[in-house]
Amino acid sequence: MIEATLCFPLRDGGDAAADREVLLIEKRRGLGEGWYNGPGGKCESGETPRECAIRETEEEVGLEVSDLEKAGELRFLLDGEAHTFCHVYRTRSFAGEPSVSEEAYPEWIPVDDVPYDRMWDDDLLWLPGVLEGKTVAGEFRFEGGEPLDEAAFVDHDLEWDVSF
Ligand SMILES: Nc1nc2c([nH]c(=O)n2[C@H]2C[C@H](O)[C@@H](COP(=O)(O)OP(=O)(O)OP(=O)(O)O)O2)c(=O)[nH]1
Repeated sequence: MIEATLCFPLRDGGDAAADREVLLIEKRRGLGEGWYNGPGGKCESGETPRECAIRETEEEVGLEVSDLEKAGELRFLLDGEAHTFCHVYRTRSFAGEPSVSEEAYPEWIPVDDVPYDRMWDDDLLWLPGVLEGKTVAGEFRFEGGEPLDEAAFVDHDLEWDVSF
């Protein structure tokens, strides 16, 4: 099973709470290519998920994130078998300016305008809550064989307010 991470940096975009923004990437290659997501990727051996999220965010968008808050654990099953376990973080602490890399076009996007129609099908179920500050554990079942991003999302279970 693949162990992976996602990181969602947040900032105030204006005066109102409604103006909050999240740093998303448009993924330029690999799994989920062409879709929006948070920075993140697969954990390397010997690396904690938190270290992975920090490294991937630096590699993909050049942002040095810190004080990561664990927001979710997502289990993706493909054809009944465990495929990916993804640790989700959010943070308001970062240094630097996002920059384009070979893997990602970064973009600050108002939390109310997240383009769920250009993301993984399951994201609409858990990402709004994560961006509101909730914690979540989810299982998402896909069918149709590899690669995961071409399989069909069939059903899910979600639990909110989980302690990590
Ligand atoms: N938002 C969201 N992210 C997902 C879902 N499923 C899933 O694997 N991911 C994430 C976990 C990882 O952060 C990312 C896939 O890992 P990756 O970016 O390293 O994959 P890749 O094939 O590009 O690998 P690499 O070439 O960079 O090594 O996609 C999903 O349903 N929603």
